[in-house]
Amino acid sequence: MRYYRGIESYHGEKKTAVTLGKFDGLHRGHQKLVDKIREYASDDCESVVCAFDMGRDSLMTNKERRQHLEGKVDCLIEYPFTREVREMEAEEFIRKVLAEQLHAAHIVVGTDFCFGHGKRGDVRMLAEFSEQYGYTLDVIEKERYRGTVISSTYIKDALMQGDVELARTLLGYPYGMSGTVVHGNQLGRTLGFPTMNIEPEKRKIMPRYGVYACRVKIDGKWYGAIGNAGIKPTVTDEQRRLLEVFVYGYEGNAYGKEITAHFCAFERPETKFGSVEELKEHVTKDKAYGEEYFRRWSDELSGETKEEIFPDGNL
Ligand SMILES: Cc1cc2nc3c(=O)[nH]c(=O)nc-3n(C[C@H](O)[C@H](O)[C@H](O)COP(=O)(O)O)c2cc1C
Ligand SMILES: Nc1ncnc2c1ncn2[C@@H]1O[C@H](COP(=O)(O)OP(=O)(O)OP(=O)(O)O)[C@@H](O)[C@H]1O
Repeated sequence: MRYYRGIESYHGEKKTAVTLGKFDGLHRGHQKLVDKIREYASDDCESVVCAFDMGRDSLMTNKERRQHLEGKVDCLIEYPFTREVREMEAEEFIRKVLAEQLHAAHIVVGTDFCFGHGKRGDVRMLAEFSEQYGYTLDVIEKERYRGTVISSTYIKDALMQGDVELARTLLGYPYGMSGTVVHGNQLGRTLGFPTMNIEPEKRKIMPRYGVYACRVKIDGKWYGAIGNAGIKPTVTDEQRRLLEVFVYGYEGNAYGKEITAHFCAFERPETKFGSVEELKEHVTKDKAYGEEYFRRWSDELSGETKEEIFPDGNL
């Protein structure tokens, strides 16, 4: 996959099948659009995802979006949503960006896609200009879950409630974060629960602050873990957001390693305890909750699903 930052840097010769939007999370609705442009891809037509970067807090870092699309589409263009883009007239966007810059032969969007100054551009306008500029238009019906339209906003709301299971269903993959293991205050070890700490990117959304059963990938291997997402108010006044995980069955030193954590289930909200002793008591219960969670999960799964979720047969 080729990657471009800014539409001006895209210099393709071929025709394209393009889909446009914010694509935050690349949820199950977005995936329908991506599947459609892939159907159009051929030797003389490349599939292009054009993702507006709104500069806001998001479900997905730009790096994660690249990783998700790698091997699936020919090009990803990250399009910073500057004042110039916001104020461009919709007709000009169709001519300059879609026709002249991208040589769009196929345009794929959802029913509510809108663009251009004052959001005047919509699917009706795209349809009106299709003959003039020689592209086909696919308007994809909104994917729903139990009657509700799937959207990035819906997923953010689920995460704010700690409902990582719903987020997983809407996304079609588990919500998680990656990062390099950094040092905390080195207190965990003395408290009897050494943790790996990762700091999310500034704009990356953390789920509701609290304790979660997690799966963690270290050196290519998956482990079960119990983790706290938040600011650990019991021991510090800093507002530094961290995900701290206690990983079952991991003995090595992970400092400096790049790890990935997936949130599996919410146990309880993060709490400011009156003492470190009280915190310790709760973490002991949390550890037991996590162990039980993975034991149950592992027992319930079988065959291929188990292989997929626990590739190394490891909790
Ligand atoms: C399972 C688990 C649950 C936690 N729950 C809380 C909590 O509710 N409140 C809190 O202030 N810190 C919580 N923490 C964070 C601990 O305060 C932190 O891990 C400990 O102080 C060690 O921090 P350090 O790595 O900076 O030394 C939790 C940590 C874990 C692993
Ligand atoms: N549930 C869905 N099913 C099919 N297409 C969708 C769905 N949600 C969004 N789309 C389409 O995907 C493209 C990108 O959508 P975009 O990310 O801008 O919206 P969104 O997911 O609804 O997010 P937000 O909640 O921030 O508005 C647009 O063309 C949009 O119409």
